[in-house]
Amino acid sequence: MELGALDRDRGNAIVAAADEVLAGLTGRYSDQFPVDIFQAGAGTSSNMNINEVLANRGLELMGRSRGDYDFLSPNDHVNMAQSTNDTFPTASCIAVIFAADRLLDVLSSLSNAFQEKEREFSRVSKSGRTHLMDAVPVTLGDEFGAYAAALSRASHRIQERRNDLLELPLGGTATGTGANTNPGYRELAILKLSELCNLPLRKADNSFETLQSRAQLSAFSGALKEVAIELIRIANDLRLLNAGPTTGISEIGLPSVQPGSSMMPGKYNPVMAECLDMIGFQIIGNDTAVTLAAQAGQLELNVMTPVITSNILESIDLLTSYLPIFQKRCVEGIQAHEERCKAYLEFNPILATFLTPKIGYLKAAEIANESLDRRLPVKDIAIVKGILSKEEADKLLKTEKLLKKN
Ligand SMILES: O=C(O)C[C@H](O)C(=O)O
Repeated sequence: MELGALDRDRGNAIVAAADEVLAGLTGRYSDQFPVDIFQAGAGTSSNMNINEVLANRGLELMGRSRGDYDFLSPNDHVNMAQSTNDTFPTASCIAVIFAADRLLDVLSSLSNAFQEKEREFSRVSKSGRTHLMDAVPVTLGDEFGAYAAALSRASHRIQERRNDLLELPLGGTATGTGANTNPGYRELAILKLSELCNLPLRKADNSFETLQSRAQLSAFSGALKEVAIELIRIANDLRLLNAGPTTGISEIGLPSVQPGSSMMPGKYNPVMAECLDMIGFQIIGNDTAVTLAAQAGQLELNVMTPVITSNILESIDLLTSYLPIFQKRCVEGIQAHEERCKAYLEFNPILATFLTPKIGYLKAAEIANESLDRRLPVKDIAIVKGILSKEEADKLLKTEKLLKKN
């Protein structure tokens, strides 16, 4: 309208219809969009679906009958200066940006919850484990602080990939040339969209590339996969540390949220972490579909955008709906089993590592082996064998030394 390509009567009717449809998407207009995600490539079916709904409602608003397309056409008027090929990926990028912003809030809150646990458990010393075998000590707080840091790093990647989506193909029409647009259309359309969305959107540096390639969306999906990998890893650590109560590591207790077994009474399983694992697997699966779809671009266009967008939005939805529950019903209620941590640490043969500066690796290894065989602490063996005086052993094995951080 502003560029004089569309008369104001028709233009205003389309705008009014669009506002109505937007407001009634989950109500009055919810049955007007029957097209499935698995549809024609590019999203042409969805694009024509909205074009037809807007044309028909616009016609009604102008006192005309539905279907009077000679007067207001879904293709000539509603889709004026547009192609599915530039509008659909534009809409996809914006949908993902808004969803990403909700996800970033949720991730930051979960990371803070782990940080809170880092503070709470900062004085709980315990055996480290590498290769799942006893190793030099850490604090339980160190472990939880690392989970917070991992989530914060993964969120940072989401933020970066989200910002890449601000560059839009809009105005490129079918192949990137901008065929059938008036001069100035691309800039103006992106400006209007920026104002409506309150986002610093910008036109593509190379509009051919943004039609051919879905690299930005697949990179975003990759960042979601990174979040999923970290969440799965953390969930599995929590399951391992909670394992027991009598035959596992049991250094922490996860809150009991439901009877774990239909058959075995009194059994509580790490159900919240198990659920998080399954969500993580689904996200990795979604990313695999996105990867396949992204590599399927051919010549001027990647036509696989519907499945790319729907998979990314599903992954974000899974995370934004579940992570707050996981935070509240699992992370915030985690208890440290301090006595268990202490007991494991006291008999950890690998504490002999701290004697090596004084007695060397081989002698320390003998002490470690003997500690294991005789089920006595390393310190006691070193003293009994006369290798170290009590004072020397106390000095080498004092807590601050064991937990030294650079
Ligand atoms: O629907 C369109 O605007 C274009 C379609 O995706 C095509 O390139 O054939």
